[in-house]
Amino acid sequence: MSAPAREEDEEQRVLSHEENRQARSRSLALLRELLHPVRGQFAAMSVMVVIAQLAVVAGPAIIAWGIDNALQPMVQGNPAPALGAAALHLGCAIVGGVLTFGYVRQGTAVGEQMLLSLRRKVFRFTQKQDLEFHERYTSGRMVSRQTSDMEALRELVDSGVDILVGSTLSMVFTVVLLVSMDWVTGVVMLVMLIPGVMLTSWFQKRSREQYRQIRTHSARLIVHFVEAMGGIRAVQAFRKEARNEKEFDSLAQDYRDASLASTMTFGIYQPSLRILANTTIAVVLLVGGFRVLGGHLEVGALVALALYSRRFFQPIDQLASFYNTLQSGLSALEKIATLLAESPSVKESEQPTPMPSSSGRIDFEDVSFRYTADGPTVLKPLDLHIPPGQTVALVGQTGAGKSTIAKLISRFYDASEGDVLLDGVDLRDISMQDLTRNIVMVTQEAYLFSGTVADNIELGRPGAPREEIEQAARAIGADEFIENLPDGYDTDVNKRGGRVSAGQRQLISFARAFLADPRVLILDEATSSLDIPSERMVQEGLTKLLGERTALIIAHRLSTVMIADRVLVVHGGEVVEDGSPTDLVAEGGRFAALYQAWQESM
Ligand SMILES: Nc1ncnc2c1ncn2[C@@H]1O[C@H](COP(=O)(O)OP(=O)(O)OP(=O)(O)O)[C@@H](O)[C@H]1O
Repeated sequence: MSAPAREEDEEQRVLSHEENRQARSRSLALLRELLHPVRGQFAAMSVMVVIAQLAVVAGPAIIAWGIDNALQPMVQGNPAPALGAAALHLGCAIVGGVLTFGYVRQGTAVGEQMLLSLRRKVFRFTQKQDLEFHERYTSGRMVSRQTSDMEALRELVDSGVDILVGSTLSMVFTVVLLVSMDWVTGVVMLVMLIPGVMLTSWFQKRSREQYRQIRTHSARLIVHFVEAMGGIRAVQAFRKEARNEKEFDSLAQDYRDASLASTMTFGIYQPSLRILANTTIAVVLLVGGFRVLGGHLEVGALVALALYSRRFFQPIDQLASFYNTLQSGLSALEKIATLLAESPSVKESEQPTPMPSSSGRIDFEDVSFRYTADGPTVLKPLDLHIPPGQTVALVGQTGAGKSTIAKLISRFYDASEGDVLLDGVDLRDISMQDLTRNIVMVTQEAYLFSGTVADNIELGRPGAPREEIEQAARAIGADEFIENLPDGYDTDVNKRGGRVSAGQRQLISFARAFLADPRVLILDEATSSLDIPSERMVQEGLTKLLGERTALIIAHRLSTVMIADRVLVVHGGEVVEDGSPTDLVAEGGRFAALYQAWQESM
C-alpha cells in the first residue's frame, strides 16, 4: 500500500540541516501568529506562574526559619515568631494554590483558544487548496492533521505551561535556595544529579524512538482505516474484506506492541528515578547530620534541605514523562506548519478583470499541459476555439486527455504553456468567484452532501429561494421523482428512504447546475451504468440543462455525442478530429470507427 508508506516517509524521513531549520522557523512563526491574539492573557499567566512557584518553594525555607528561630522563644513563652512563621507558611500555601489554579485554568483557556484558531485555519486552508494538492495529499494524512496532530497539540498546550514552565521554575528556585542555605549539601545533591541526568537521557533517547514508532503505527492505522472505509464499495465488490481485516489486525497489533514497549521503558525509568531520589535524601540527611554535629548547620535548615532534595526530583519525573507529549506536540506543530506553508499552484489573481457575466466563448491558445514539472506532456500544444452556445463532445480512449481539457477550462489547473481564455480574458485574470459564476463543472460522481434534496440543489446558488430551487428541478425533469420521496424536497439524502439512485443523483446535480445558471457547462458524463429508463430520464434532463449554454461534454455514450454540435476526438493528448458528428462519421476516421462500435453494441 502506497499511502501508509508516504505517511511513514513523512514521519521517519531524516531531514537535512536546512530542512530542519526551515521547519523550525515555520513552526515558530505559526506559534507566534497563534499567540498574538492571546498575548495579554499569556503575559498575565506567566506572572502568575512565577509568583506561584516562588510561594510554593518558600515553604521549606519558612519551616527552617521557624524551627531555628521560633522554637526557642516559644519555649520561653513567646509564641509570636512561631505563629508568624505558621501564618506565613499558610499564606504562601494559599497564594501558591490560588495562583496555580489561576495559571492552569488560564493556560488551558489560552491553549484551547489557540487550537480553535488553528483548527479553523487548517480547515479553511485545506478547503481552499487546488486539485493538485488534494490529489497529492492523501485524505488519511489530512485526517491525521485535523485529529491526532491537533490532539497532540492539545495535550501540549493543556499541560504545557503547568509542567514545562512550572516544573522548570520550581527546580531552578529549589537549587538556588538549596545552595544558598548550605553549599556543601547543595554540591552533594548536584553530584547525585549526575546519575539522574544519565538515567533521564537514556529514557529520553529510548522513548523518543518508541514514541516515533507509536505515531508511525497510529498514522498507518488511520490511513488504512480511511482508505478501507473510503473505498468500501470497491472493497466489497472485490471481496477484499478478509485481506483488509488481516492488514488492519496486523497494524493494530504493531500499534499495541509499540505502546507496550513505551510503557515498559517508563516502567523502568520511573522506579529507578524514585530510588535515586530516596538515596539522595538519605545522603543529604547523612551529610547534613554530620554538618549539624560539627556546628556548621542548624537543624531547621537540615529539615528544609531534606524537603528540598525530595522536591527537587519530583519535577524531573514530571518533565521526563512530559517529554513525549512535548515531542509529539512539537512534531505535530511542525507538520501542521508545513502543511500551511504549501502554496497553491492555481492562485487567485490580485487584480482580477471583473466578469460578472460572459458570452461563454472559450479559446485555447497554444495550450500544453503537464501535471508535474518533470512529468510527461499530457496535452500537446492545442489551439481550440469554442463559440458561445456551442455543445462540444469530447471523445477518445481512456487516458487520452479529455478530463484534462475539462479541468483546464474549470481552472482546476493552469496551463503549463499558453493561455485558456473566457471571452478573450485569461482565466488567470478572472477572480475565482466570477469564474465559478460563469463556468460550472458537473463531475461524474454527482456528489451529494449531507442535508436535504433542496439543500443540495441550493448549492448551485446559495441563498436561492425555494421557488427557484423547485423551478430548477422542474426544468430538468427531476421534480417527479423528488416529490415521490418520503419528504419531497425536504428528504434527507443520507437517511433511510432518502437514498437516491445513481440516475437521480445525476438529476439533482443537473438541477444544481441549472440553478447556478452558468454560461459554460462542463459535464464529465458517466452514465454508462444507467439502465435504459434512467438513461432516458437523464438524457432529457441533460438536453434541458444544456439550453443555450456553451457546453463541453466528455461523452461516453453515442446518444450524447449525437446531440452535440461538434465532436473533438482526443488521442494521445492531441485533438485529431474536429467536426460535426455527421461529418466525422462520413470522413471515416477514428470517430467513424467509434460510431460503428457504439452502433454494434446497441
Ligand atoms: N492528477 C494527475 N497527475 C498526473 N497525471 C495525470 C493526472 N490525471 C491524469 N493524468 C494523466 O494524464 C493523461 C490524461 O488523463 P485524462 O484524465 O485527461 O484522460 P481522459 O481522456 O479523461 O481519460 P478517461 O476517459 O479515462 O477519464 C493520462 O495519461 C493520465 O495518466
